[in-house]
Amino acid sequence: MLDVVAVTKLFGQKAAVDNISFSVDRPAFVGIIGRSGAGKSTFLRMMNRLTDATSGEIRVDGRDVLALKGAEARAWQSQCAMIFQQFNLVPRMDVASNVLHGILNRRSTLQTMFNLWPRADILRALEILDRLGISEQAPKRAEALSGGQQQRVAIARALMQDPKIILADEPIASLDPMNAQVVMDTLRRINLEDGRMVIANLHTLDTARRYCDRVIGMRDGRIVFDGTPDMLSTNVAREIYGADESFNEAATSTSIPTDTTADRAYADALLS
Ligand SMILES: Nc1ncnc2c1ncn2[C@@H]1O[C@H](COP(=O)(O)OP(=O)(O)OP(=O)(O)O)[C@@H](O)[C@H]1O
Repeated sequence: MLDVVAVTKLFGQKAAVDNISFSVDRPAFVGIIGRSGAGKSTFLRMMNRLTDATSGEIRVDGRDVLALKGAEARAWQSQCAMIFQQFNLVPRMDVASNVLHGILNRRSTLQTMFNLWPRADILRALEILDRLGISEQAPKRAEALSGGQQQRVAIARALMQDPKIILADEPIASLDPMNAQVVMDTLRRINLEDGRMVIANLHTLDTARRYCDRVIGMRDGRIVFDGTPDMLSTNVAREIYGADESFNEAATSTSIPTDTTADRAYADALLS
């Protein structure tokens, strides 16, 4: 399904991503962990064609997506939707329009200028918002929502593209633990129910252990761990994060408090 073959990205003399290879043979939930500067974002950006690779291939169902040009590269970008730490919504625009912007590249400039969308697209956007438990937010400006709700809008926008793969670059790094859980539960649900592969850069070990089928550890641009979450011992984590004996897992953890808010109920409903 996905074959990453000897992919390298140089910035000047420095290899941000250094000859990495791995394969994923099913629509798994893959977590990439590693300390700041390990090359995680650069890898996702190459996969989504936001950054060109220096060398290597990323084959999806046998086709090297790094070699695609022009319209084909743009078509690929819509098949591997990306979500970001800072949500990247249009703050003053309503939630439904933000979701519809997932298919902006399929619209003419005139249609976009006048915010004209076919009824079927509007209904689909509302259906997706409903699925993610935020349909009542549809008319509100994106900036009026909590961080967790905004990230769910960003996921809805990604789903509007009907992507094969969702790339998530530190999707919960700006969220409090409860919202982080709701967002991770949402991504996991989409992965399991829709069979869409998710590749997420994660900054906390406990999140990687809890949600991923497979964890890839990067350090200085290289893969230093590739395995299942149960193989992620403290010693392995120490190797990935490059920490000494004083390495403390708590420094890379998010604790999830128990409470009874609507978001918590939503998270429980998702997993039941
Ligand atoms: N546009 C750029 N120009 C020069 N160097 C860059 C550029 N983008 C990234 N780098 C460098 O490449 C290396 C990998 O950065 P990258 O952002 O991929 O790491 P990361 O693991 O995602 O870290 P973080 O979690 O902090 O985002 C870093 O040393 C970074 O400084």
